[in-house]
Amino acid sequence: MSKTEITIYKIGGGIIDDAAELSKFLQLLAGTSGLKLLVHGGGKGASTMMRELGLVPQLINGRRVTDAATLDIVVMFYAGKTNKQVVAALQQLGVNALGLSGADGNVLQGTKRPVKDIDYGFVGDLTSASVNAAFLQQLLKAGITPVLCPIIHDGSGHLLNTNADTIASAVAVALAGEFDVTLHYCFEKNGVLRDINNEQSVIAEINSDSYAVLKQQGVIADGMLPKLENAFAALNSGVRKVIIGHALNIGSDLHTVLCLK
Ligand SMILES: Nc1ncnc2c1ncn2[C@@H]1O[C@H](COP(=O)(O)OP(=O)(O)O)[C@@H](O)[C@H]1O
Ligand SMILES: CC(=O)N[C@@H](CCC(=O)OP(=O)(O)O)C(=O)O
Repeated sequence: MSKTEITIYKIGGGIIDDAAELSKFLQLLAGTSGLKLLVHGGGKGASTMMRELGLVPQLINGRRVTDAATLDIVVMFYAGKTNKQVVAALQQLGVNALGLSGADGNVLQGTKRPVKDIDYGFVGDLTSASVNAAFLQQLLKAGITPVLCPIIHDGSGHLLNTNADTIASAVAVALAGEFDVTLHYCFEKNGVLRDINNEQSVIAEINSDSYAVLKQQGVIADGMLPKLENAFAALNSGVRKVIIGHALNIGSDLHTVLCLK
């Protein structure tokens, strides 16, 4: 028997931060058929809020150094304001969404990143084994669309900040046993671009060999590096398809598709 299809969408700060774009994306999402799950970030907005509160955001390799004051802010911003606004907008659109941090329903339990060269503070690492797939399946089967924010817990009463791309990849892998999973990274560009200043230069397909070449050429940089690492990790662990494209192009063919070979 073939597996039921599910699409896991991930939206980042570039879209979350723009009320008009976010509203258009959520309308498109509400119009898609089949099972879906949404993971959101919001890193850009969290940095803005930190600056407003007199704190200096620090990101290393795309990961936020999260001290105690920063953790308070990101919990309020991701698990509070952002998550609840997205859920309210989906409810208005007729989607029965349920907003969750990793602590809710023990959906995502990870471990604090060990201090090596860099001390990231209250940042959590997780794998697909950290995901409570059985609970997510129950929600999905009950017709609920889970909306996950990038805050997880460690099982000992502590909250941890985790990159939203990593959460999307881990959730996609965890659900791949039960479902036929497509992982769709949505952001503010048309896909992985050959020329970052040219939205028409979308690379239609990237495999692990061409990825290595593009990386070496410097075509892929910054936040796109961890995104592609997470994407290939998902493909290597049973996720059927990974798409990277503009949040307002879901359902169209303008995007980058990743494949193993
Ligand atoms: N070749 C590329 N094509 C598209 N974006 C790229 C590329 N190389 C680097 N980037 C950068 O990666 C960013 C996306 O990563 P990130 O900021 O982490 O997104 P998000 O917040 O949506 O997860 C883009 O905004 C862009 O600046
Ligand atoms: C540890 C860590 O880096 N967490 C991220 C979580 C938000 C995120 O990933 O947001 P985008 O998807 O919008 O980038 C952060 O605080 O920036």
